[in-house]
Amino acid sequence: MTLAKLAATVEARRDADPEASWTAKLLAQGPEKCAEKFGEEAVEAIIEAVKGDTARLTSEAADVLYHLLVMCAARGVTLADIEAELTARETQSGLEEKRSR
Ligand SMILES: N=c1c2ncn([C@@H]3O[C@H](COP(=O)(O)OP(=O)(O)OP(=O)(O)O)[C@@H](O)[C@H]3O)c2ncn1[C@@H]1O[C@H](COP(=O)(O)O)[C@@H](O)[C@H]1O
Repeated sequence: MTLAKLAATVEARRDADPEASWTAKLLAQGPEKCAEKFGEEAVEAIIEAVKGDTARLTSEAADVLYHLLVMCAARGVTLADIEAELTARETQSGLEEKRSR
């Protein structure tokens, strides 16, 4: 499953039945709820990263990516928007960017 395919699924679920789709259920509860859920999943991934369980970290990282897409979708931010932002940063190293602030 690519991120592009997952983002398309999230978008397609926007008008789905909240009883039949977790994505639809989350989106129906609004951007704040989506953000809260993303935060929970991020913390779970942090815990696994600190513990060093790579299988559980992989699983939690997948949850984080999915919930990031849902949170962004709730505010109308698409994967294409995020990719455009990453592309704009492509020629500048992170250290260079920090020095220029
Ligand atoms: N990638 C995911 C995905 N990752 C996590 N989740 C759901 O996110 C929910 C997280 O809820 P909880 O925090 O209660 O679960 P949890 O973190 O396991 O909770 P604890 O056991 O830790 O307390 C669970 O219901 C997971 O199934 C996901 N739900 C959907 N997707 C993708 O989205 C597609 C569409 O899903 P629906 O919208 O449900 O049709 C699916 O086909 C998948 O590709």
